[in-house]
Amino acid sequence: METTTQCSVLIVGAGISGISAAKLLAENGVKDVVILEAADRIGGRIRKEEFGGVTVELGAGWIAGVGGKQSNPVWELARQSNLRTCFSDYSNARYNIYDDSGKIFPSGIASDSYKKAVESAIRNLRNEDSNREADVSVLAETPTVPKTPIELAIDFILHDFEMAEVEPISTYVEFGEREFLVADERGYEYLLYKMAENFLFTSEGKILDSRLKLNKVVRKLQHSKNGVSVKTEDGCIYEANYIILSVSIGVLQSDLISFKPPLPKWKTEAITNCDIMVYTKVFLKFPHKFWPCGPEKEFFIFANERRGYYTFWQHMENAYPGSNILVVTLTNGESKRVEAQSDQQTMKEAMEVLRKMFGPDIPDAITILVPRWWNNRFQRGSYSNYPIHINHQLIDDIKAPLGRIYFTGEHTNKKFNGYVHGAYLSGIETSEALLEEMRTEKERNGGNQNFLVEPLLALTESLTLAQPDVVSNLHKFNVPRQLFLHNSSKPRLPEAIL
Ligand SMILES: Cc1cc2nc3c(=O)[nH]c(=O)nc-3n(C[C@H](O)[C@H](O)[C@H](O)COP(=O)(O)OP(=O)(O)OC[C@H]3O[C@@H](n4cnc5c(N)ncnc54)[C@H](O)[C@@H]3O)c2cc1C
Repeated sequence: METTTQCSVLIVGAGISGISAAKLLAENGVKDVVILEAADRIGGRIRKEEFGGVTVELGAGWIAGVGGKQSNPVWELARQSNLRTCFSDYSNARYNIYDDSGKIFPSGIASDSYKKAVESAIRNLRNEDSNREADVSVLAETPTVPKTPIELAIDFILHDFEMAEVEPISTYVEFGEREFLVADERGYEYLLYKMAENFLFTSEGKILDSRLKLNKVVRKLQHSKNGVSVKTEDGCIYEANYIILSVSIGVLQSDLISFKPPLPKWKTEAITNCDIMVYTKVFLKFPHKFWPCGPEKEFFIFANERRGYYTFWQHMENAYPGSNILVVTLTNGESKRVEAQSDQQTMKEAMEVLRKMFGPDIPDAITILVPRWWNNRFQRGSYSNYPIHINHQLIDDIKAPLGRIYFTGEHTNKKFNGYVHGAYLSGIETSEALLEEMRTEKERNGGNQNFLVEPLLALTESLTLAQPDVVSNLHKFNVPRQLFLHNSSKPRLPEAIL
């Protein structure tokens, strides 16, 4: 049977952006917020699991950007919660590159290949720059194409793994170059529970507040100038004045949520043009360790003629001594391939690679854990991956509100997309923009915050919207969009509005 719930603001998704958005609204007097989360837990792409006797992070693992002139807000949250973290030193990974016969490449060869790859990537960027500026005279040298196993491995590390930057990345420029791995049995997600505690009723670490609704998969979203209404997979209807959509760019690209009226072309084009990175950490537990530990040995690389084939490895002895766990990172095509096959097959492939590096006598893994971010219909990938030379209009369009629909999440953060802090800050920014709009609406209505002035249209299959002022007819440079985009990126707390 259908039930209808009304509230002031609906938030779809209880990842870090949804939770930070809800917290800011609550702090500003908007208490009747309902959060609809498709999964049976909060956290989204921040997700821990027990594996081999310790807590591992299937999604975000690092707090990236620490130690700079400005403090990373997620690092601050971690400090306040005494989250256990451990410094990751990638700088020597390039000296732990194994070939097919288990030999480590001499440091000279490794650093030469590394230098060559960086120079080639820089040339590539320059060429792209001059192509854009139509300055053909600058197209001097063509970038070299990686061919040998070591070149392919280094190319993979440079481009698919976040350990080396060819171009300055805002995260590292603003917050610092250090990265800390979260190694806490409460998980990275503990930060979200701490945040939720501020505005939702919790007891013994569990959120018991009826404003958080788990297992609610939003499938239909109807919007008009008067309000929004959504229908979940289990047939419930939620109506609100505004909605914040924090689902990933992968979900927006999929057909999980249908919009009535449909999203306008400028919005769907922007959503379609955003690339998604699939990034998979495969965990393997062993009866004992057989890999080198000690300083500068945490990360090691396998050089193979197949790019990205079980290339980047990390042992977990620094995070959890005695855990005997290895993690191998796969991306994009390799991630999708591995997601589609059995875990036994993946273990077999990983063991073959490990035996090439460490010899035939190493023990078999006891167990394996393969997260499937690509096939998860509530994610459809790991994070947005905008090109370095991003067309800023693209991200502005993805983020721009559409009437009463506000978009948030890591993919809407111009500076810090892809990161936990990007998602966290985007939730704050989105709620600031919405609070501003709610204040303006209240002024327009002579001090009344009209709540659902007209009953919203029921979400039934037969329904068609024939209103002349449906939201998709709005020009994209509408008022809320301007408000949103001109907002300062610095979090600030507007005065209470309700
Ligand atoms: C494997 C991996 C490794 C990563 N590593 C790092 C790292 O080391 N450091 C770092 O800073 N970042 C990392 N990231 C990125 C980081 O995890 C994300 O940027 C961030 O967590 C995104 O938060 P979000 O709130 O934008 O989205 P999400 O966390 O995806 O939240 C969106 C929520 O919406 C829900 N949802 C989706 N569809 C619906 C629907 N129809 N109805 C209701 N609910 C719905 C989802 O279940 C989800 O809970 C990693 C991500 C992955 C996957």
